[in-house]
Amino acid sequence: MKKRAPLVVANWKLNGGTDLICTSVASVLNKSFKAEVGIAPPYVYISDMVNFLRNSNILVGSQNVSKFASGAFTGETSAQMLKEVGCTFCLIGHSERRQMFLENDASCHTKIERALVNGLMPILCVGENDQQYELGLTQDILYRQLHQALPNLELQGKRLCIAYEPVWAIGTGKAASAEQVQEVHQYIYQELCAILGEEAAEGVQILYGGSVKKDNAAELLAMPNVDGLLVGGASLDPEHFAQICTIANDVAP
Ligand SMILES: O=C[C@H](O)COP(=O)(O)O
Repeated sequence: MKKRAPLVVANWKLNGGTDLICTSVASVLNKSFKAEVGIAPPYVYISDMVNFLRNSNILVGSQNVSKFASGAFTGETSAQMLKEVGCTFCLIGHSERRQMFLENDASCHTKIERALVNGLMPILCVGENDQQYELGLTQDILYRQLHQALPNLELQGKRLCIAYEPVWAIGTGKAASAEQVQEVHQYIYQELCAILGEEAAEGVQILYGGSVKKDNAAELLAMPNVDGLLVGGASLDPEHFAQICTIANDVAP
């Protein structure tokens, strides 16, 4: 049994459409989960999703947020806009954005500040790539990502999550083992204490992402420092996602 309800977040990435909104919602909507469930569809579907979910506890979020507040930034979407259309959280610094869209730790820091100021819960994604993993650099990479993205934040009364997503586990079917994840999450917690102080660090939920399926969700969630899951591919199958949410629900206090 966990001390607090786990958070399970679906990241649809560049997938899904109007049909998936209806079906994904149908599979989780009528269940009263004690676990928290969130869905991050592509931007264009956020309003529809919020509308579908208006009588439920399911959270809707975005997969990214602009580091700018407003102005001549074609293609960008601000934290204030996301809040206005009903988002409650946003992913920041997902490895796909770091790799393909050149996001860095400094931009993550700015985005986290924007999210917090506008009442969104940031979910900062961190994790090492295959080569870094092979070289035993996991802690060095996480140290840099956390220490550059998280200092000097105003967290009083706000929520912050970290998602540990080893790049080598994303979309590969090769999830990190529960023991590996626990060890890394313990390290992340230690660094959060150093950066934010112990009291604030206690309030930060640490999620795991990377080839999460219904078959490994229970063992991951059984780890003391695993506070939730960030689910990519498996969240596109509504029944599969609902089963993961049910597993999370079973360990909720
Ligand atoms: O945000 C989700 C992660 O990138 C995990 O994706 P995956 O579950 O398809 O491995």
